[in-house]
Amino acid sequence: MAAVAPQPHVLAGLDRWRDLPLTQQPTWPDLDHVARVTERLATLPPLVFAGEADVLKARLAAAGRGEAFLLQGGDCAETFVDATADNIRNKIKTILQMAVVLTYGASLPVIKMGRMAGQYAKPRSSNDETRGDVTLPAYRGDIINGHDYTPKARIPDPDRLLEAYHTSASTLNLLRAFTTGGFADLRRVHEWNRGFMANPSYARYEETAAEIDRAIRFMAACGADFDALRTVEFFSSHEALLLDYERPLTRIDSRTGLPYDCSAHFLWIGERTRQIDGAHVDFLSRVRNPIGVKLGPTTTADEALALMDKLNPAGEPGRLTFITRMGAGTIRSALPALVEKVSAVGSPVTWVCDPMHGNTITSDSGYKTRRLTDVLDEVRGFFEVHRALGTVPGGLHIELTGDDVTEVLGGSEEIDDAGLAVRYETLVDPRLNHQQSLEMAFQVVQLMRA
Ligand SMILES: O=C[C@H](O)[C@H](O)COP(=O)(O)O
Ligand SMILES: C=C(OP(=O)(O)O)C(=O)O
Repeated sequence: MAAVAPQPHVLAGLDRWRDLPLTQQPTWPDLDHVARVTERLATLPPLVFAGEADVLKARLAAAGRGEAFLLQGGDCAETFVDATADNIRNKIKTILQMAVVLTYGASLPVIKMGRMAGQYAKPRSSNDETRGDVTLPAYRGDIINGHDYTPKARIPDPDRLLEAYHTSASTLNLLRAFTTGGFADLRRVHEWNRGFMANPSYARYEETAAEIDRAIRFMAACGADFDALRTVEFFSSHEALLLDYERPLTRIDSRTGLPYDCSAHFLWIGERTRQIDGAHVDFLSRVRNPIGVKLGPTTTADEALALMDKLNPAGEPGRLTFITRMGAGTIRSALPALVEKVSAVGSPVTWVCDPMHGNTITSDSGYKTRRLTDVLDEVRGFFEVHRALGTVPGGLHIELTGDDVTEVLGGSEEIDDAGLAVRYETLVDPRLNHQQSLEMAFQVVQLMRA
């Protein structure tokens, strides 16, 4: 079949963002260097296929109708050095375990999506970081600069875009191998638990796994064919923050002549870059992937409606996900009006809860952290609001790792302020560790069942 050529105005539109207010970008020291790198990126193969993004769109449409549930999780900020087999495996095992708990507990298909294979750019509250009497540019993610507190490391380096591309490609390669090569086979449900520290959630997971095992053996004895269990769908996602990276990875789909941002299946616009007349909203309005927008506690209904209009004018199901991140203390008062006004328009939106970003605090000892109780309370509030309004709580967006880090307070291991120091490894925001992630999944099942 011959490739469908793009309309000239479609191509021209992809660069319209360059004329619009563009926030949260690095100050590149050498623009020629950036141009050389982006030209090179534009010649490299896409990381995902547009058809996969279409499949995800259909899955997210189902989540918007209450026929599936999105589980989106991964690091706050992926780093190049941590893109190792062990880290990737632990993260995917954690997501698979959570998905099993949710699927089994709530009898609903779970869409599995990593904040993985591209989550390298971070918006920051401040352009600079000061330690003592030294001020340097803030760390903006491995795709831009280094975390080491030296003037050299903090200078934005365009070659990092290429490293981000290659690290995303190798991460995605392993993700695809794990999820299609037999590792994610539901019949290995027990094995995903191996290697993790024994704890109450771990034991509870073993019980669920044993029940699933029994059910599978029963069905197998009845002659059921389990080939479908061998593979799972797994999607990649990241914040589409650095447009110098997203633009060259945007490609024309030969089947339709339409542009897709092929750096990931799903891209989202952050709370700090969702200005209706800004570059990020314009750019993502022009690609055909399913996309998300983070909505913080100050979002007005008018802003949400304008975003719907601009990002999903045709009302395509699954195209637009609103990821609310209000904070546990605010969600019950701020979310209802938003949901009511958005729902009144009738255009489909998938509602997802990010219970992390509205609940960040600084501990007495100075760590940036969150309390698991606040995180869980925001999820509870999210379900309460949607249940009260008759709308659909469509999924969860969380920062997690498969490792036994100590970054979030609480949980059955009762991590306290002093305990944060034991293994605090995140470079930006605190993540749930393996057992806190499982604990959350068990709690969410109760909410989904209710
Ligand atoms: O992950 C989210 C943001 O990048 C982060 O919360 C901003 O953090 P900062 O306030 O430390 O800059
Ligand atoms: C920065 C993030 O979130 P938000 O835009 O909601 O602050 C994030 O999810 O990494």
